[in-house]
Amino acid sequence: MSALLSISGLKKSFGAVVVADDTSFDVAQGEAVGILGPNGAGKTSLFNLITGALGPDAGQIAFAGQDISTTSAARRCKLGIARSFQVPQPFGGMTVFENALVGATQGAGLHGHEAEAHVLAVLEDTGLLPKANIRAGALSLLDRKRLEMARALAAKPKLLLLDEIAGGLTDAECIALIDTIKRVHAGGTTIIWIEHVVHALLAVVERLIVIDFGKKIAEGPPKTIMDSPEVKEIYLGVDPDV
Ligand SMILES: Nc1ncnc2c1ncn2[C@@H]1O[C@H](COP(=O)(O)OP(=O)(O)OP(=O)(O)O)[C@@H](O)[C@H]1O
Repeated sequence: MSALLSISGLKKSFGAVVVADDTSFDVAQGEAVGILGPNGAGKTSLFNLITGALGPDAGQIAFAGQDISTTSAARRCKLGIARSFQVPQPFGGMTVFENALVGATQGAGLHGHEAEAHVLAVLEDTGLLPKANIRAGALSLLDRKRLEMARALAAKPKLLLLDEIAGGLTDAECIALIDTIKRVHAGGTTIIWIEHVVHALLAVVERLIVIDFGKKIAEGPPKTIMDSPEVKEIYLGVDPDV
């Protein structure tokens, strides 16, 4: 499979805080990759760099073979990169339908009936159709998380970035969400998923990347990575010598 996203030598610091330390990795078309790392490791900053909310100090980001390192965030969205936010950020005064319509019109460039039909299909896929006319500000946490995903999917992304979408959910809600993400992935969308709820991540992803202090410290098949003493020590706080 060819790389949809290719990151090479990416560097970013905020003063003394290094959030990307010469980071390089590829994500293949159709792949689902999980990102693990302790709090403050630089995971969300990586998404901000990929989406263009942050500019890198050095390094390149290529998407579908095109260098997008200096491309605006709006343009990257139109090229097919969409994200969910760790803390849901719906347009609270707008309905669920209207929120997703923003993704369809601004991201996918759809209009009129075509945009509306696409939004309805996305709301059905994400389990939000019965709540289409509810004000987004009145949704439960699960539904706000679903709406984050729906708005991103409405933009018809080639690459979907999910930022801790399973956090704070009950077990049953988490299972429902995993199901939705699996369906999105099975539909061909490439996914990069940052998640602390490891069992949810492992139910979906084919590869894991572990980040610590902005540095990629491990990358590989989920089982190999989760069994690695270095990862256990850094991520799970387990001393390999004990
Ligand atoms: N715009 C910014 N200005 C200054 N420091 C920032 C900025 N954005 C992030 N940081 C700092 O960079 C570090 C990495 O933050 P980031 O949110 O990327 O980590 P994370 O791995 O996503 O953490 P978590 O798992 O807690 O969400 C943190 O110390 C954070 O305070």
